[in-house]
Amino acid sequence: MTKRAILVLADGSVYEGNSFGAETDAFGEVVFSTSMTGYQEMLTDPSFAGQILIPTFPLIGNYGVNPADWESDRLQVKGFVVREECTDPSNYQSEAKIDSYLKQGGIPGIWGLDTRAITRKLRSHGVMMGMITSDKTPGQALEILRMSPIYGTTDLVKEVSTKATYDWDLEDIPETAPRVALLDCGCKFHIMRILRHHGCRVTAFPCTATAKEMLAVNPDGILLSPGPGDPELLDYATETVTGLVDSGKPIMGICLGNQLIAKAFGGHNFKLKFGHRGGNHPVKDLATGRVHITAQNHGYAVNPESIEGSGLEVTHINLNDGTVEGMKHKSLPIFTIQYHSEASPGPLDNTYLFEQFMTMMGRTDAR
Ligand SMILES: NC(=O)CC[C@H](N)C(=O)O
Repeated sequence: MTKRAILVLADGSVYEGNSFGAETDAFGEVVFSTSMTGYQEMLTDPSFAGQILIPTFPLIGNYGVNPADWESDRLQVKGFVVREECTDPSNYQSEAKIDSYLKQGGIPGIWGLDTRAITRKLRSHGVMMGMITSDKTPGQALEILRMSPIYGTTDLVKEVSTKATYDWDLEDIPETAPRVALLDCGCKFHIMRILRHHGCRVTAFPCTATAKEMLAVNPDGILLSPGPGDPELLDYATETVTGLVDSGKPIMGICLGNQLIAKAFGGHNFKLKFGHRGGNHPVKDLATGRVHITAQNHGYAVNPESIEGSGLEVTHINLNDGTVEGMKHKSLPIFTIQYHSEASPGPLDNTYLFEQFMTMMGRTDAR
């Protein structure tokens, strides 16, 4: 028999559905993503740490789950809210059902509620904390929510970052290959897969690494990874990024990496009302006028006024709300994007940015 469960939002609204996945409670910031595919990549994307995820696409689990689509070594979301859970998946790669996948990862899900209504609420009210529970009353859930830390007040990057420095798969990559030192603030595997595909040797460093430690591998370039939470909390990573900037090495910053570059140049980030999460965000490249369809997952954005006169300039804007989606430095070899050039999930249209990084490193010879 299906067990009932509820999703309670911090404003007191209650949505009733059925429990699936792990039978446990979860609280987190409730966010929605408009990506139509890629639930497994989203569930394992470290930038969703601390959040309860609602895909607006109503059919979830239809192509099952498989090891090739992991974006990190574990489930990262706190909870999963879907309209309809598929119990009969079909795909040649599928090895398990979404229900057992969530159970194994200890993550509760809830299905059968009106995800469209919740999304409309979050869009008009802004994102808020919420709780999934199958054994508490709405009143008890609200009480727990009131006592729990609010998303954005704790450092999630330290929780998801690698604890030790490691090399990404080096099989058949020669010693002479371009070296990329990657600051792992919650990196998605696909960034490292693409860099490897371009012939790079990638060394991933913990978020607490110093610039000196990273520069000791004598990298050709630096990649600043995405990651969860409020970038304004990350003074230690900003200090590292400042040291990396001072080295003059080519730097590509993705998402949180973009926000950290802004901070390293004295800029600041602010919280968006309901964030950008999905696979079809239109981004305009101000230099070419071209509009790119991009994968996104972020809740904060660079304040463009805060980087005025810093040497950074805005290169890309989001056409939905005009916010900053990319920057470059006027004289140093630094470029950043707020969206996901690696996709996973989402359109692969923007992987050309990795080629731009190879060119910046002067290593288009690699592959
Ligand atoms: N994917 C990311 O890197 C997200 C960056 C940051 N945590 C934000 O939400 O804005």
